[in-house]
Order: sequence, then structure tokens, then C-alpha cells
Amino acid sequence: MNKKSVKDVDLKGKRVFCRVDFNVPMKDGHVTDETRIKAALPTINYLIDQGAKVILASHLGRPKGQVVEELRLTPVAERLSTLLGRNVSKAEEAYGETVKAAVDHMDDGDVLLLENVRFYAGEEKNDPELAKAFADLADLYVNDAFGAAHRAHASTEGIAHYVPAVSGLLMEKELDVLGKALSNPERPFTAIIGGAKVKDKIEVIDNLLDKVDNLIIGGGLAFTFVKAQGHDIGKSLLEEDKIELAQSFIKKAEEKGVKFLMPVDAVVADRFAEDAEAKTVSIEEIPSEWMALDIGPETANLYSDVIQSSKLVIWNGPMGVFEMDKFAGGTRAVAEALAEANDTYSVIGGGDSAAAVEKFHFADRMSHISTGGGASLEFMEGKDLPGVVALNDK
Ligand SMILES: Nc1ncnc2c1ncn2[C@@H]1O[C@H](COP(=O)(O)OP(=O)(O)O)[C@@H](O)[C@H]1O
Ligand SMILES: O=C(OP(=O)(O)O)[C@H](O)COP(=O)(O)O
Repeated sequence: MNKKSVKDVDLKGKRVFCRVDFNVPMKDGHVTDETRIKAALPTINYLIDQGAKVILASHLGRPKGQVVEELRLTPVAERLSTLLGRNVSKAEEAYGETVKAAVDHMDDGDVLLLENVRFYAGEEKNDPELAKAFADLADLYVNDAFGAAHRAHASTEGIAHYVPAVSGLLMEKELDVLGKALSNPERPFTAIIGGAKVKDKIEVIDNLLDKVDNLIIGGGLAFTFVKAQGHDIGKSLLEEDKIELAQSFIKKAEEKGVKFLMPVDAVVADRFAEDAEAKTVSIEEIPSEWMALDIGPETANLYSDVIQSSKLVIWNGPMGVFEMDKFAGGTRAVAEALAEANDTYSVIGGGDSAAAVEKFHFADRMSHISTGGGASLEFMEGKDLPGVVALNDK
């Protein structure tokens, strides 16, 4: 990588604003998957060992510029403290006089976690004033938030214009591993796209169609495609204004000779709940008052076959609502197929996909678990990541 890293700079006694991606799954005020926290530990420990004052910043969820009590980073500070085996102070804000005073009191090697940066409207707008306020806290900016590197926000991009800016160790590793896998991909090359961020991911498919041999669609995302084929999808997740785009992708795949795989059956539920009534139906028979919350077993078998005959698979986004046991079968089946495909280089991307692989105990059988979903997809599309571009060149 041609960007400077933490290894290239002097850190002793420096106030370091380190952007991490602690956007972790939470339930009832507890962190339910700590993959992203653990992934940031090498950089945090390195900064501590080098005698820096470590100011950590992250977003959590999408509070849209307002304080949302459930999205405070306090539970994350507690988990981090346990994992680091040292005290982690937690600020109630992300910048300003109180935070500055807290930073002034830090000793070398201390760790302070700022409050959720997305509580401020300026964050996602990449407001220069907010970026300057962040920069004001520090002598150096370290970006280790690979998972948010595709966002040009005040704490991921803006700040880098006001203070020397380098990459963290996780950021470096992600770019290195993904870059190597993609520079000359082994074939057949398969992408599996699922999850619920339909708007974000649907655009990615266009570029992926230029690169892959097989494109597998699952999760909530799939039903805009199922609808585009003229089937009734009941109350399943739908991005109405993307139906035409979905149709054009199916056509593009045909023209390019890319195998485009969509669900042939689904597990449907009468409502979005663990104890909902559920049944498996063929994709043409989704009842109008029901919603599809997982791919069905026939689809899972089809997808598993393609996975096992691929040499490179990138997987982003669960196949169903895997958090609920009734709708976890599809995600588990895909994870298992990947775990058993010994000859396949598997790259898992995205907070929820990584959490799913962890939940089903297949994590150590994957080739690389990326902490970025959208970020790894955009990187694989060949797009520049603003959070990386903004860093200082070597
Ligand atoms: N059929 C579906 N309907 C609604 N939500 C779904 C469906 N399939 C998957 N999901 C949800 O998608 C979420 C993950 O989506 P996303 O954030 O896009 O994935 P990732 O974090 O892996 O990039 C999970 O919480 C899961 O419950
Ligand atoms: O969870 C994240 O993205 P991902 O779900 O694509 O992995 C990142 O923290 C970015 O979050 P965002 O998509 O709300 O900007």
C-alpha cells in the first residue's frame, strides 16, 4: 500500500485520534458479536505499547444525527476494557471542551472512547467544522475503520485534511488480503450477496457482473429481484424503485454469460417474529399476507453446489434473518458449504455475515473474514475508498 501506516510514524506521547469500526451487533444493551472489537485490538495495543494517548472514535448504528440512548458506545467500552485488560474511559460526547479536558488528563498509554460520532449531523455530511473539532483533539489521525472506509464522513475522511493521517494495522491487512485475492481472481469466481441494505448493495451488483462467473442473491435483497421477475412477494422486503434496475441486472447477467442465481423457494412467516408461524413455499407461491425471511432448502442446496465448485467466493450479507432460529437455515447452509469447500478461497464481508459465521462456529474454516461489508464490496468493485484516499502517501 502506498499510504503511511502507524508503523511509519513516531507515536510516543502523541494524542492519536483513532477511528475504529465498533458498529457491532447489540441486543438489550449487550454486544452480541465482538469480531470488530477484536479486529481493532492489534492497532490499539500497538498504540498503547508505543506510548500514545489513544482516543478512539466510532459510529454505532444509524442514529441520523441525534442522540439515541440505545446507540451509546458505553457497552462497547466495557467489552473493550475486558478484551484489553485495562481501563477504557468513556466520554459522553465526541468533541468539545469536556472531551478536550479529558484528553488533557490522559497519560501515555491511556485509552478513551468517544461517544457515537453519528449523534452529530455533521458526521455523515462530512462537515469541515466537525472534522476540525475532531482534529483539534489530536496530533495524529489513524484510520483503522476498514468497515466504514467507503464512507466520506467527518471522522473517516474529513479529519484527515486537518492533521497528519495514517492507516491502522487492520486497515492495512484488509486492503492487502482483499487486493491479493482480487488482483488475479481464481475461477470460477462467485459472489453471494444478501442482507437487508438493499439500496447500498444493489448498485454493487452492476459492477460485480463484470467480474464474476456466478452471482448468488439471497437475504432481504433477493425479493426485489423475485418481484422483478413478476412474482408476488407478499410483505417481503422490497425496494420498489429498484425493480427496473434489478430487471436490467438479470438481463446483463444473461448477456455476459454470468450465472445469476435467485431463490427457488423461501421460508415465509406470518409476521416478523421468532414465534411467527412459518412454512416453506416455492418462490411463485409466497402468500400475499406473508413475508419471506429465509431462502428455502432447495435454494440452499443449489447455492451450496455452486459454492463447492468455485475457487473464489466472496460472501456479503446473510441469506435470511439468521438471528431467529426459524430463519437461520439458509445462512447456516451457505456457511457450511463454504467451510467444507477446501479448495475454495472464501472471503466473508460485513458485520452481520461475520457474526453469522461466528454464531455457527465456522469462522476458523473461512479463508478471510473481512470486517467490512459495503467497504469490501466497493473495494472489490474497484472503487476508491474515501477513508483510504484521504490518508498521507508514503
Ligand atoms: N429476508 C429478509 N428479510 C428481512 N431482513 C433480512 C432478510 N434476510 C436477511 N435479513 C437481515 O439482514 C441483516 C443483515 O443485513 P446487512 O447489514 O445488509 O448485512 P451485512 O452486515 O452482513 O453487510 C440481518 O440482520 C438479517 O436479519
Ligand atoms: O456495518 C457496516 O457496514 P456493513 O454492514 O456493510 O459491514 C459499517 O460499520 C458501515 O456502516 P453503515 O453502512 O451504517 O455506514
